[in-house]
Order: sequence, then C-alpha cells, then structure tokens
Amino acid sequence: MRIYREKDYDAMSRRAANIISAEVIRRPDCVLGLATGSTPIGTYKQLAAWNQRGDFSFKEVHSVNLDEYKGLSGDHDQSYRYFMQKNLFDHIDILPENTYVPSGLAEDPEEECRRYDELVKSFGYADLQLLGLGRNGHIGFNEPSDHFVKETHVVDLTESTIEANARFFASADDVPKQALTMGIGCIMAARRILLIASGADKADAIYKTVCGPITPECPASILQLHPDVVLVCDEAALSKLEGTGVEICG
Ligand SMILES: N[C@@H]1[C@@H](O)[C@H](O)[C@@H](COP(=O)(O)O)O[C@@H]1O
Repeated sequence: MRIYREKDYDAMSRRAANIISAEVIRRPDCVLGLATGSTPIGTYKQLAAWNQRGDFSFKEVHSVNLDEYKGLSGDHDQSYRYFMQKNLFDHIDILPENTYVPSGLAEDPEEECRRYDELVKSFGYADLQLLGLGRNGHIGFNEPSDHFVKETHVVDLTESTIEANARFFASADDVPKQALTMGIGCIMAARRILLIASGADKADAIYKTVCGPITPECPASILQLHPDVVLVCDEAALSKLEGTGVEICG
C-alpha cells in the first residue's frame, strides 16, 4: 500500500482527482469504479472542473458504481444514482449510457445482483476503483461480518451505518435497511484501488485497514492483499498510524 498524507480535505480531494485523471489521460477508454458518500464529493468537483476546462475527456470512459440502497429509485434524492448525477455525471462529458449503478428498484434484487456482477466482469473489472471507508471499516456496503462475500449481493445495513448515514435523511427511520453492493470479489479484481478518507472519525478504521489483521470484521483490511492500493488521507484520518512505523508519503 502506498499511503499519502494530505493536509486537509481539499488537498486529499485534489490528490485523489489527480490520480483518477492520470488514469483517464493514460487510458481514455478506462473503466472507473466509483463510490458515493461525502468523502468523494470534493474529488468529483475537482474532476468536473478539469473536465470542463478541457484537460481530458470522459467520452470513452465507462463507470461502475459500488452500491445502491434497496428500495430507492434513481430519482430519489438520497439514491446513489441521484448522488452520482448531481455530484459528477451531470457536470462531465461522460455518456449517460456508459454509467452503471445497481438498480435499487429491481423486482428481483438477487437477480439484479447477478446481472450487475456479470456486467462488471464483462468490462474486465475496473481499471481504477475509488473507495470511501465506513467508520466501521466497510467498503461499498460490505459490512463487518464473520465472512467475506465475493459476489454482488443484498446486504442488511448495520445500525452504525444507518446511524452514520441518517444525516442525509429526515430521520434514521427513513434510511433504507438494505442495499445492493458489489462484493469483495469485484472490488479486489480492480487493477488499482484508490481509497480516500478524511477526518478523525475514520482514524480507527484506517488503522485497522492498514495495521490490523485481515478479517471480515474490518472488510477494508482485505486491501492488504491487493498488489496496487493507494490510500489518500488527510492528517486526521492518519492520526492513529503515528508511531506505528508505517511508511507514509508526504
Ligand atoms: N456505501 C457508502 C460507502 O461507499 C462510503 O464509503 C461510506 C462512507 O461515507 P462518508 O464518505 O460519507 O463517510 O458511506 C456509505 O455507506
């Protein structure tokens, strides 16, 4: 793992956007795995600004998102499809038909998961997979558990995730209790993984991701087994790595 320390959220976002834009410049028809949550918003803003300035184009890029809430339609303002439209897709030149998010409204969610898994596989998996990090170490919506789940699947959200995401809804009761998420297999099959984290409330999860045992109790810890992972974090998120001897750039 290569770990970058950035001063604050804006610097983290710029560094992450630079890594993503480098991928698009190097390979204009790449497959980008994309993430939601508050952490990537600054990264997406930066990418949109550079794209609008004409620095590079997303016209040949395909994107596959990690997850979607079960039961929310793409035009629900808390759905992840809506999030992607508002924070990225509506502001860049990516072709709408080249953007993929699991459907939260599929009549048969299990079938939708199988279809999505096949779709990501048919692209040869992501060239670059962007990940945020849950406070409990989840990636996508792969929640802490006693086993890793390989395929795209329907997951019961944990109380801590519902509580963390309640800030986006009118109340915790409005947060969907289930989601469809890419499994660990699709994520780990990405050629390169970029994990971003900001703030002290991520410090414990970052410590466990980097220094802890590889265990489904901290799903992100499996990234230790991937050959090309870049972590871009602000100082607060890295605070628990101090004194561990882990090598950090910057
Ligand atoms: N499914 C998403 C994750 O992909 C994201 O990484 C996490 C962290 O969100 P935030 O960046 O808002 O802390 O939230 C959600 O649960």
